[in-house]
Amino acid sequence: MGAAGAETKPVRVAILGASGYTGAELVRLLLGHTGVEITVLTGNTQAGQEFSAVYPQFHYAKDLPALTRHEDHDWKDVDCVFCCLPHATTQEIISQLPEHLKIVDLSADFRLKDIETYAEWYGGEHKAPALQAEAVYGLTELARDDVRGARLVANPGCYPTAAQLPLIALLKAGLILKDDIIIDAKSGTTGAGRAPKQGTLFCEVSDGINAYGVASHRHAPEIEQGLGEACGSKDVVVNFTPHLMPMSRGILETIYVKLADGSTVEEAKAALEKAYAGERFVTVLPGAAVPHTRHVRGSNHVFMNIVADRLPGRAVILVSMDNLVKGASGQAIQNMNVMFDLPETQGVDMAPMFP
Ligand SMILES: NC(=O)C1=CN([C@@H]2O[C@H](COP(=O)(O)OP(=O)(O)OC[C@H]3O[C@@H](n4cnc5c(N)ncnc54)[C@H](OP(=O)(O)O)[C@@H]3O)[C@@H](O)[C@H]2O)C=CC1
Ligand SMILES: CC(=O)N[C@@H](CCC(=O)OP(=O)(O)O)C(=O)O
Repeated sequence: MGAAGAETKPVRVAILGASGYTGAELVRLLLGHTGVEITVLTGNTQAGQEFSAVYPQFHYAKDLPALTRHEDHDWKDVDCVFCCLPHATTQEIISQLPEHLKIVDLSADFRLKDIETYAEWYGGEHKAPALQAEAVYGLTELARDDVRGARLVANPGCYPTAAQLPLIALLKAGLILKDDIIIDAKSGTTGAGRAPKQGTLFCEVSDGINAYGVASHRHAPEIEQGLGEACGSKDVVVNFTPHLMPMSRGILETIYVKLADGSTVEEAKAALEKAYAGERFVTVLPGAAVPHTRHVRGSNHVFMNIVADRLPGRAVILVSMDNLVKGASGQAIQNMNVMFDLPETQGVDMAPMFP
C-alpha cells in the first residue's frame, strides 16, 4: 500500500451522474477522504443546479462544484472519473473520455466479458467492445493485483458482490457443488436509483415485499461469470431471484448450497474465515450469529455466516451489506484507492450506522 503523505497531490476526482444515488453516496464518502479533491460533478436533467439544491444535506459543504454537463469539460483538471450513469449511456460517454483518465464505472456496461452474454442480457450490441475487453472486474478483495494496474475498472453489481464473496471462497476450496446454488436476495429501494419509478413509490413499496426478475435477473450471468472463473468451469449455474424490500438501503442474501461429498459446514466456515482473515471489510460472524442489514448500514462492511441446513449435506449462507456502499460507491472508492496506490481503506472505513 502507498501512503498519502502531506506532500502528495490529491487525486482530482469527477463524478458523472452525481445527481443520482450512487453519485451522492460518493460525494458523502469522498468528503471524508483526505487524499482526493472533487473537481467535477455532472448531471443530466439536473445539470446547472448547485449540488446542495439537489441534495440539501450538503449545504455545509461550500466547496463542492455545481452540477454541470459532461460535455462542458476538457478533463485537464481530473485524474479519476467515477461513472454513475445508466447502462448503455455509460459506454457511449466513457468512450469519449481522454486516455489519461482512470475510470471506475459503477454501471454494468463493462462487467460481462463475453460480448454475446452482454448482448443477450442487456438488450443490444456493445458499443465499446475494446474497452469492454480492457476492463478489470473490481471485486476488490479478490482482484487487487489486476485493479492496481487497471485504467478502467468495472465495479461489480450490488447483488453479485454479496453473492460472490462467500461462494467464490467456497468453490475455490472445493467445498460446495457448482450446480446446486440458490440465491434468494433482498434489496432496499435505493438499488433502483433515484429517478422516479412507480414501483418504488412509498405507497407501493411500504408494508409489503415482492420478487422481481424472477429467475431471470441480469445479475445471474454476472455471478456465474465470477463463480465460473473461480472454479475453472463454464458449467456453474445459479438460481437467483431478488426481492424489493420496504427499506431504503441494504442487501440480504440467503444462499442455499449443497456441500461437496465428505465436506462439513465446519470446514466451510473455516474456509471463509481463512479466505477473509485480515480483510477489513469482510467479517465472518461468530457462532450462529445472523447478519442483519441494520448492522452494516452506511458502512463498507460485509457480514456473512454459514450454518448447517436441517437437510443432510446442505448448508445456508447468509450475507448482509449496504447496496450503496460496498455494493456501489464504497467498493468504487476501495478500487480507486488501489488504482492510485492510496491506503485501501481510506475514506471508507466508517463504522455502521445503528439503529
Ligand atoms: N443504486 C444502487 O444501489 C446501485 C447502482 N448501480 C449502478 O450505478 C449506476 C448509477 O445508479 P444510481 O445512482 O442508482 O442511478 P440514479 O438513477 O439515481 O442516477 C442516474 C444518474 O445518471 C444521470 N443520467 C441519466 N441519464 C443520463 C444521460 N443520458 N446522460 C448523462 N447523465 C445521465 C442522472 O442525471 P439527472 O438526475 O441529472 O437526470 C443521474 O445523475 C447505474 O448504472 C446502476 O445500475 C450499481 C450498484 C448499486
Ligand atoms: C432494487 C433494484 O432495483 N436493484 C437493482 C440492482 C442495482 C445494481 O447493482 O445494479 P446494476 O447491475 O444495475 O448496476 C436491480 O435489480 O436492477
